[in-house]
Amino acid sequence: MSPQADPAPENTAPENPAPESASSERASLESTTPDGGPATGAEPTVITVGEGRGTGGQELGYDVVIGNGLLGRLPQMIGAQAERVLVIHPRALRATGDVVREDLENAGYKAVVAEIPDAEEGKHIQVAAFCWQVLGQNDFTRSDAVVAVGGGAVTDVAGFVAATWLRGVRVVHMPTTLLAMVDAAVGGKTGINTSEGKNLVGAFHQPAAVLADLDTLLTLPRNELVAGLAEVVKCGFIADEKILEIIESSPEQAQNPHSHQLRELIERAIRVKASVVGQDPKESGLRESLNYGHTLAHAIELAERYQWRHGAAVSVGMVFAAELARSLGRLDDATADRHRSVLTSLGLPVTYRDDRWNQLLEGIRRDKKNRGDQLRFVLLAGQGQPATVEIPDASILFATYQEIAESDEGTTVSL
Ligand SMILES: NC(=O)c1ccc[n+]([C@@H]2O[C@H](COP(=O)([O-])OP(=O)(O)OC[C@H]3O[C@@H](n4cnc5c(N)ncnc54)[C@H](O)[C@@H]3O)[C@@H](O)[C@H]2O)c1
Ligand SMILES: O=C(O)C(=O)C[C@@H](O)[C@H](O)[C@H](O)COP(=O)(O)O
Ligand SMILES: [Zn+2]
Repeated sequence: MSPQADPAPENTAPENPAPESASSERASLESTTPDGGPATGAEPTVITVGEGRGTGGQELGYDVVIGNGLLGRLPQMIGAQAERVLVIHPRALRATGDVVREDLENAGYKAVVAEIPDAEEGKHIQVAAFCWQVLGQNDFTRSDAVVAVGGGAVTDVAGFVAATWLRGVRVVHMPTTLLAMVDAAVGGKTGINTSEGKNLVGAFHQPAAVLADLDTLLTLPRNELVAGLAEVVKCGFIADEKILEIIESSPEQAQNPHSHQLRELIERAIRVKASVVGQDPKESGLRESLNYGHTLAHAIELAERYQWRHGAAVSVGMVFAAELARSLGRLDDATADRHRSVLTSLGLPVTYRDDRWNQLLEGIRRDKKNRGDQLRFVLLAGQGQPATVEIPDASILFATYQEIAESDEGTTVSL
């Protein structure tokens, strides 16, 4: 992957997978009901993350707006101080990116587009460098802004670009996957991968606003929607049991982008995330709970060269964490078993191949929660009771791996 050096006339970083058809994607911008008619649509929901004012008097909070047909609201979220806006999107979302650019142009902004490689390919230092080049060549100043249109990979890298350009410019996230809506776009964690691991370089940089247009979920492949549900389930186990109950009462409706159940799940998960990051934006303690399941998950993603969906890896990671907590005598059997049942009901994986332990342990040792040689995991002491726990001896991790290891490779499949 080597992004194109000359950004004009259209800034495209090469080596993307084939784009989606523009027609199917444009359809995602039109509000529809389950039977295809125009959406009457519930009112948008606004969840504010953080509040109060900083020492310079600046507003600290920002809004996450959730609803249908929201793309047109973008200009008002960017603010009048910006003249130029960089829209960063993957090639697969070119049609949506075009609509966003046109809206911004019509609202009087100079809109520049940077098209980046899809998914984890986009979370690369060369992609960030390509975006910095586009910003530089178009004279972006501190009052200008970046807009991310895409899944979590795009919000992560675009957020990182915004955090680092001139040491920080405004970024507005327009998440187009379930996972990005409920998790990646909210809370200001930005980052890119290195050869050694996932998200090893990054910065905390809160967005100015998040626009979660539920219509974009209509074109999302089912496996991507299900992957996003893993982070929703995470919020269920660490904080909001009602999330688990909604899924248990109808795993099918939880996966239906038209259902009121999915909308409720989205709003509940965002409220969990907003509450945690509002209290601990830079992960000095409480925020580590949002990393539940992620220690093993990131190791799996690296071992799989990012061919597993992040949410699928988080699913296995949560089962591993539940088994670890059970073997340490911290977690009751019912809550541990509930992990497998809820995740399986959604078609998420709960096992991993049995021949990768050394590689996984290497990844686990690079986890950001560790302190020196001390391995630390987020574990539950019960439903809704996460805590970060020091692991006394890595041998317990290997023993726990046996609980999720699957010798028949054919049954250990990602989404
Ligand atoms: N910063 C955070 O707090 C945070 C939280 C969770 C996850 N993440 C990161 O997010 C990433 C995963 O995000 P993701 O699951 O959204 O994956 P992704 O960004 O890789 O997107 C998944 C796929 O869906 C496609 N897509 C996106 N929107 C679409 C739409 N509306 N219709 C059709 N296709 C669409 C994309 O092109 C891509 O191929 C990981 O890198 C993970 O580390 C970050
Ligand atoms: O917001 C957080 O904090 C999280 O940990 C949310 C996670 O779902 C997300 O995958 C995050 O990117 C992981 O962060 P990292 O610090 O482990 O890289
Ligand atoms: Zn995650």
